Amino acid sequence: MREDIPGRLGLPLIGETFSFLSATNSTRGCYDFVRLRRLWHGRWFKTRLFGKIHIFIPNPEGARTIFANDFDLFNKGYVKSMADAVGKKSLLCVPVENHKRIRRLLSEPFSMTSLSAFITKFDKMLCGRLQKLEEKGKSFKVLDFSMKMTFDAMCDMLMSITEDSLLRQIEKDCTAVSDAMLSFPVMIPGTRYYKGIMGRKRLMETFRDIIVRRRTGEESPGDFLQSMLQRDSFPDSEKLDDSEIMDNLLTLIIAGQTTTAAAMMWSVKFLHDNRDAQDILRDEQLSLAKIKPEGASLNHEDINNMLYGLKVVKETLRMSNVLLWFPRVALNDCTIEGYEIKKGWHVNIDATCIHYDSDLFKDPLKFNPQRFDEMQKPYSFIPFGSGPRTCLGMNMAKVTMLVFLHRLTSCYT
Ligand code: HEM
Repeated sequence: MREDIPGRLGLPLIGETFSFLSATNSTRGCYDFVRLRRLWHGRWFKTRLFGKIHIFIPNPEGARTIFANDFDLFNKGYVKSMADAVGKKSLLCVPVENHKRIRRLLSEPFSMTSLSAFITKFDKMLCGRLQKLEEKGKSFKVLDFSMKMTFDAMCDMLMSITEDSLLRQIEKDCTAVSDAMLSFPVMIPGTRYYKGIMGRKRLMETFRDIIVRRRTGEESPGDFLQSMLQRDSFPDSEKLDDSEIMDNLLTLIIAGQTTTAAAMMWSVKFLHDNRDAQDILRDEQLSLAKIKPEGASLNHEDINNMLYGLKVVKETLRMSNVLLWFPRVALNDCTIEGYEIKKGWHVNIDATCIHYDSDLFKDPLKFNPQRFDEMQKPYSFIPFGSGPRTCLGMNMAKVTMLVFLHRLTSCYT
């Protein structure tokens, strides 16, 4: 057994919460809190936030221990506001026995082969919007553009919603739900929690109406929702009930929109700052464009041929760390890398620390897609997590980014 994990716990309830909140609400961002403590205490450190002891896990070995024992020794902590906002049947909140079944049933439409139709649809939508922007000739914020694009594309893929006013209402309500997920759960008008719960209510009504229309045969498009409803006559173990479908529709939108949009934005920033990588990417994408008939949309095969593009995507995900760390709670006393962890402690897999470790990634501050020519050490590249909770939408996120990079580099300089 190693010696105690260094760090400061401070007062029993408050601990270092104020320093954490101060970093979070400043331009430094919440990771600055972690960075400073690493400087003071070393790679492994403990702290107390909101009354709970937190350990930040800095290496692939520690990450492996947690991912490999997810649900057995560790689980996501139960957060009441999250379960109220996104729904108790959401993948993010259900207990292990339901998680397995729900995840299995949700997964198929997100497999690489099922995403073929999405690739072509997303490409058409993207080209149309880029063209409109070009015609206007005005500059625009990449993040605003990517947020709207990913949101609209996901609602189309999930439920075939394309009407702009409905999309904007759903987006507003999803943002309210997302804001409420980590808020203080009191139903007082004007609070983030209250707004989130009201937003959720409207969303559930909208989803319910769509499901009713599908069941009466008024509409039956080939989308994610339809693939879930086609299982209506299956045994219980092979289908999702309506509340499971609706909670997870909401979960998928919330888990997929900001993450993918942020990664798209970061890819633009990194390519802007690294002209060499941009040139190599452009050459690859232009040679792909050259062999396609004019005006043809991208397909699955094109995506498979974007070898350098995929490395750009990976390097963007390594450096941007869209999700900085992945939180879990220890369900029992245990050890990680020889350190003693007590039941109830929060252990955070620090993906940012791992992705910037110079022993794992040479020259980690340099944007170098070519580093992915070499195999990575297990659990050293974990932008989508690992184990039973690996990101469900990782293929969708990757193809979305590749289509975006293709149009950006082959149509614009
Ligand atoms: C670049 C974009 C994305 C990144 C970086 C990302 C990252 C992640 C990570 C790290 C996790 C695991 C968190 C943990 O272990 O605690 C996760 C889970 C999840 N992601 Fe993503 N994600 C992205 C896009 C998407 C998309 C597009 C969707 C869906 C359309 C999605 C749906 C989910 C869901 C449902 C989970 C929970 C899985 C479970 O608990 O079983 N994500 N994501």
